Amino acid sequence: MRRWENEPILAVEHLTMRFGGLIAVNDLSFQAGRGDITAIIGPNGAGKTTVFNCVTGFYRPTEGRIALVHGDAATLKAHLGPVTAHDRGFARFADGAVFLLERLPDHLVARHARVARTFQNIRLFQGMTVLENLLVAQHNGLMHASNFTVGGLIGLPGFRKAEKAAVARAVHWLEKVNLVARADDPAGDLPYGDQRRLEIARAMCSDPVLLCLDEPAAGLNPRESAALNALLLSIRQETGTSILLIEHDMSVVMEISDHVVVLDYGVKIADGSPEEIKNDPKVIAAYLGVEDEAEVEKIVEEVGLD
Ligand SMILES: Nc1ncnc2c1ncn2[C@@H]1O[C@H](COP(=O)(O)OP(=O)(O)OP(=O)(O)O)[C@@H](O)[C@H]1O
Repeated sequence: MRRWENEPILAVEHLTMRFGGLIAVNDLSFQAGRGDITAIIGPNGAGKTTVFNCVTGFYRPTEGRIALVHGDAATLKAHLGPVTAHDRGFARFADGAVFLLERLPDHLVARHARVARTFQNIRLFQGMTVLENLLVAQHNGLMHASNFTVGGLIGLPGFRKAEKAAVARAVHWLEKVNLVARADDPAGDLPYGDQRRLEIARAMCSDPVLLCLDEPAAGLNPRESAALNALLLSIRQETGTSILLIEHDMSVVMEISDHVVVLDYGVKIADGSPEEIKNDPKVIAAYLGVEDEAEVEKIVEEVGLD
């Protein structure tokens, strides 16, 4: 089933991002399905990170719309009309909500639209313990529980309850990423692969509806890559969180993605299931930097793709 067509959670429409004279993303449209693992792939400089930065509110796109739906909203399209009438960038309905991410700053994309992300370069608090990193990620909920006062310090019951829940959530995710034994160690002391998994655990502590992962397998060895695949599949299965990832490691992309979007020079050149993408001559040509179709056919034969 092509959930990205039938049950989209994210719709990117005519997204364009210019940096001065450079067009990093050019009129890009694609959808991500609810509960799907969607991979954005493409050669270096294709515009993948720029798309991520637009989806997560770090960049305001030059043009285009990025709509995210929550809850039981039947379809994005049914609700997009009313949303565009509001300048604030989101509208809540009885059966869900729609957020126009291109209008929201990054902290609101994270807090209200519940889009979490990790970065190409790990951004943990290296001096804090592993557990503290997961508690800091839940800071907003705890501040609410303290009524934004010293309520937390003097131990208001509501705060104590929220604090307990935050620790329980942190421990749950530490178990999932197999790092309970390292809970009290500084995050910076962990091996690289463990830091990558801790970043994912931290993102999951904010209970996202969309988890955006920027090259989660970068720098991992094959065993760690396989563990990452298992972790992402179990996140999807247990929480239903939709995942959008940028990845160069094809063993990750082809094994776990439901849907692959391919960019080249800021333009979408393919969009489909991993099987469709793997055998698409345009994709192979883009990766190999080959323009001539006959040559592509020859390479496909040599590599033995079906
Ligand atoms: N903040 C910026 N200012 C100017 N140019 C930028 C900026 N961010 C990205 N670019 C340019 O936009 C183009 C797309 O870059 P982007 O990082 O999105 O590609 P990418 O597909 O993520 O590449 P990689 O796989 O190497 O990470 C590149 O030419 C890059 O130099």
